[in-house]
Amino acid sequence: MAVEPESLQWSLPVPSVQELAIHGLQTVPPRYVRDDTDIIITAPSNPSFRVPLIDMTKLVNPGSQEQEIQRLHSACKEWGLFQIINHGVSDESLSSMKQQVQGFFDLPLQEKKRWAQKPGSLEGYGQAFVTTEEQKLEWNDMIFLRSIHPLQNRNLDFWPENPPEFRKALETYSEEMNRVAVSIVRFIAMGLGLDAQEYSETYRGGLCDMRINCYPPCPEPERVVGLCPHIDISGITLLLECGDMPGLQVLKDGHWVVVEPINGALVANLGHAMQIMSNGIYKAPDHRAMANRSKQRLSIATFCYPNSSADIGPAEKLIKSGSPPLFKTLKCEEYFRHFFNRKLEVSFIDSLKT
Ligand SMILES: O=C(O)CCC(=O)C(=O)O
Ligand SMILES: [Fe+2]
Repeated sequence: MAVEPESLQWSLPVPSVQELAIHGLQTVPPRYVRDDTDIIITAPSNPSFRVPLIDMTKLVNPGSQEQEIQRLHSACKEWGLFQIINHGVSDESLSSMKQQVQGFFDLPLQEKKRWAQKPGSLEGYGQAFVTTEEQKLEWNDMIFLRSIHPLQNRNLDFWPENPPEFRKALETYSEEMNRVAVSIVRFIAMGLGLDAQEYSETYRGGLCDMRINCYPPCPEPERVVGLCPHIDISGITLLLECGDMPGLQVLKDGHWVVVEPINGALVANLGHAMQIMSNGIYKAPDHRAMANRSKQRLSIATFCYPNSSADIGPAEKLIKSGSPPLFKTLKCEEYFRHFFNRKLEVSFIDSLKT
């Protein structure tokens, strides 16, 4: 019998989905078939199911700032997810990152495996959170990298060196993502009536992890999931779509809503750390990714956290103003330990409630 992981920090090795897809399957292997996938999707024609769009230029511009902060505040309260345009990240940096990621997944399997996960580590090329041989699998291959920011804490063993420009593109991109996170947190803090400087500064030297997702074309997309419904544990996640194929869906008022890719935009979603900081005023959304029949989809998710010396807990000002703290306050390190050592079936956020 295979040894099973002791924590969610590492995953059992499973076949590459890209390899399965290359071999021209007509049906998906049983281990990927889901009987329980709720595939009801809401058409975005109803305005209350239109994913909010936030314009960073309007947030910065004094003439439009107040109104755009209100829009951001509502987006965080009602969706926990929005698309952000005019975020200031150069087109060059975005397209270089996309190209390098495409280049990596185009490599032969043996070459990609040079950066494969190792027992005891979630980092690297492979799949996440596979803890038993019976567990159903997702239609997804990925690279997970911890601490792409700050750069001094990274583990280069898992950073692909092929394509040759991959590392350089990732370094630049990670700095840019940290900068965007700092700005968004600043405006989120303003929307919550908190000290904008204080909260955005906690993200400045903040930790960022990254998950690069590859969803190969699937012969029976309605029978699998690309990535199961989940809630991120980040403060804020910034997602870059590498093409125009939709796949991401967010749960809003009981409906799965498709997040249509917008060229040049980033998708921002809140994670548990922000839900906790807002003392439950904001809710981190459930989201998932679905596979499709015709085209491989790649996405790059950057999970941004406050710096490692910051506490993760409800903002004091939000507690003083009358509501009791709904969540415990933990040191960043404890927060991660708690997450990775929990049982997969235990709700992480419930375990942090007071
Ligand atoms: O690929 C996507 O659109 C979703 C990715 C995601 O939610 C994640 O990596 O946490
Ligand atoms: Fe996610």
